[in-house]
Amino acid sequence: MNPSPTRFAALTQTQLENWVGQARVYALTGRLPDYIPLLAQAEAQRVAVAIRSLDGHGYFAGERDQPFALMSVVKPLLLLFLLETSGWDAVFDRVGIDPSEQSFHSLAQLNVDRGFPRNPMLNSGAIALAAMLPGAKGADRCEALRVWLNQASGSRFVLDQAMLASVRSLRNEANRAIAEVLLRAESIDHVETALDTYNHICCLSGTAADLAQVGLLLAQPNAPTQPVHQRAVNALMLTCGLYEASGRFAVRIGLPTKSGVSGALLSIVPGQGAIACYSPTLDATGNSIAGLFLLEQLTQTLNLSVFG
Ligand SMILES: NC(=O)CC[C@H](N)C(=O)O
Repeated sequence: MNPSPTRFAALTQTQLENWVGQARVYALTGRLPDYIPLLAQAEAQRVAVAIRSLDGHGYFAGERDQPFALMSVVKPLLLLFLLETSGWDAVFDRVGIDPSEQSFHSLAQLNVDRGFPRNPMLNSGAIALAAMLPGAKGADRCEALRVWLNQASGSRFVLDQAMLASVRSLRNEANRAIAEVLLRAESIDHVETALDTYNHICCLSGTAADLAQVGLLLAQPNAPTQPVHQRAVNALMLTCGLYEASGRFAVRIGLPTKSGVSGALLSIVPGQGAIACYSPTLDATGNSIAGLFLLEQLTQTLNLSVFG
């Protein structure tokens, strides 16, 4: 059976390359994060975009072989894995489903919520969920997630050891304070292991093609993942994936989207495919400037919004 063409079929290579060219200019208006030394050294004008469509096509432009760490883009993937392996109740006993107006590493939000993370797209939620991964140590737990992601999707994520060393080289007081509140609320049972696991999974790394590929787990009706889990992850990406800017981009882009502080961005186009962008400079919220620009061009031109 030949799957019917998707909305991406209208895309031309010239169009995609033109947008990447414009995106490189926008990238200069953003800032590199300064709290992870290797991310601070990234080349500001690197831009990559990869699209995988459900009819089996791939569309690529920019530095397609450039690997990058997923950072917070791992959060929806962690959530999907745990929903599939531990089940709905175990996951949502540990983390909420409501959006937050606070930044991704907000301790104030966690304190207001008495140690119950508001959603899985915040650091607090992901640190609490990372503690559910099977295995004794951060490295084993990360490996369990990595192997599952690669087997389920055919992507080829690896652990970026240099990035992990860089993450560890500066103490992240915000994440540590979050983990201590989680410990007191009995959401995690060990601060060091939970942080170490979280740091490991943030350093899973791949190309834009790998990221788009894994996105198909959330886009296709007969993926190896359960539709009810896909729906939950997509809804949380739409409402919480771009942190406090999520509402605005739900209107402007209209796709479940998750960003990471490395400049990674993943958007799901349910029933059509997945889009991955990479460009390391960020806006004030911590979202990739050029990545969001590319997504806006794609969604508006190809009419990709889930809201029609
Ligand atoms: N927004 C992000 O990508 C956050 C991930 C990063 N490792 C941190 O904890 O700060």
